[in-house]
Amino acid sequence: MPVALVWVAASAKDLSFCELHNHGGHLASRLAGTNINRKFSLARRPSARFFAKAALEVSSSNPTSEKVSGFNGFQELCSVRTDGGSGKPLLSSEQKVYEVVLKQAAMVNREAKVGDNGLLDVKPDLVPPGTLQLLEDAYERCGEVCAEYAKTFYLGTLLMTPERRRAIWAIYVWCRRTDKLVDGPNASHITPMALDRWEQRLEDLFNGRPYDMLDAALSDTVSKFPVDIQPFRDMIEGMRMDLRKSHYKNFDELYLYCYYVAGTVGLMSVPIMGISQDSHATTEDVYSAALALGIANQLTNILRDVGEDSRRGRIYLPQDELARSGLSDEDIFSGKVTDKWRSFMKGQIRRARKFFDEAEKGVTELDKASRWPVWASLILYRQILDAIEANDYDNFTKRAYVGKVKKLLTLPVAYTRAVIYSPPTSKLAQIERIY
Ligand SMILES: CC(C)=CCC/C(C)=C/CC/C(C)=C/CC/C(C)=C/[C@@H]1[C@@H](COP(=O)(O)OP(=O)(O)O)[C@]1(C)CC/C=C(\C)CC/C=C(\C)CCC=C(C)C
Repeated sequence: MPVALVWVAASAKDLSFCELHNHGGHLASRLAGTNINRKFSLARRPSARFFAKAALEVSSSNPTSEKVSGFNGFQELCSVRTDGGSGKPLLSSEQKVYEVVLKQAAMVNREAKVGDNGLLDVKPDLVPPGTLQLLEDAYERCGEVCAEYAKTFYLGTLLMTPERRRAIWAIYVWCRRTDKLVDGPNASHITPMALDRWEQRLEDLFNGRPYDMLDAALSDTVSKFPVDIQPFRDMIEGMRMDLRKSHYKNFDELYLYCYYVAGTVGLMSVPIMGISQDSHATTEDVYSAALALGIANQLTNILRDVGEDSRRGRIYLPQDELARSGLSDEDIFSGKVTDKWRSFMKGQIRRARKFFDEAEKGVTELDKASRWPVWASLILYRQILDAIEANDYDNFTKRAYVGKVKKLLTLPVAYTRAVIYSPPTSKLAQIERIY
């Protein structure tokens, strides 16, 4: 597989995929260009000019695949495939998902109004008289569900303002119910038709016609915060994917799955958590970081649960990467920790950590009151990767977990980060821009 290394010196705004090479078409170049800008603005590069090292990996397979590696060693920035015949670009999952991020960011920019206190204006209650108490009860029930099934996360939400807290509870409950359709006690009875009905219910609640009290809480939330329906629809799509697929050919396929089931949670949460008024990051930067946190969490979840999933006949690991490491499904079903497995796992853990690194840049940009819980959940989930290493990569028979003491210690660490890592003041940002 020939690999051409290209060094590019250009200003961030000028750099587009077309300048790297001229295949792939206009849309691909536009996406690659915005993606590159996005990463640099988030990293707050002090200079507008930079040297970018791009590795073009040109595969001769059909559809042809041309990859540009990330500048900071993060995931491939883009993987543009062209269908051999027409030369039309086939977008990678990352590019398709980034389109969703851009739309979400544009929508929240259009709809969000910032109040005098710097927080998003929460729209007033418009519920018919006499039903306000029912709504209160609905939110309270969401809080109870959250407290029962996600204790640490529930504690984190207690640090948020009351409006945000209950909105996150409502979203949590909907996500959990959706997940439980394919991963709960009735999972074997779930058909694509049942998911279609669940999606119709979702449309109804977004149109102010909730089906039950838990839906009513979410219906109220989406009427008050600039939350879009797309990530919710996409999560249901992830459940459909889970019904029809038990294997993932490559990381591109797995990335899409991770977006559907977890990246979507990040996109749903940002409009509630709010972006700090002092933030100089673009809205898409923050959404990209939220997406990265969802992907990182899901990849970690997958690595933790390899044994459990394989016993259900599921392997959520990229088949091509397994093959390159000399591993097959049989090796996973037999559950032996070999050197090949250790080395494969090291690569998977490294990738998950890069997504966490990417996410970290965005937590700082969130509204002050939301940073602590997000830091806490990020640090806790990230520690599961350390626990897999501590188990000598035996994720077949051992479940990696973070003990109570470590969990408790995480809270002050998260708090300190939330306080210390805040967006730079305008002055600092100006200085950064000059140098
Ligand atoms: C404060 C905070 C973390 C808010 C998110 C709250 C929320 C709405 C959570 C919903 C979680 C849920 C039930 C998702 C359904 C699909 C699913 C099961 C995904 C997996 C979660 C872990 O679940 P599981 O129960 O299997 O795990 P354990 O066995 O208990 O370990 C996932 C792995 C994904 C969860 C994804 C997130 C929580 C996304 C986080 C991103 C943000 C909150 C955005 C933060 C913003 C920036 C800018 C970084």
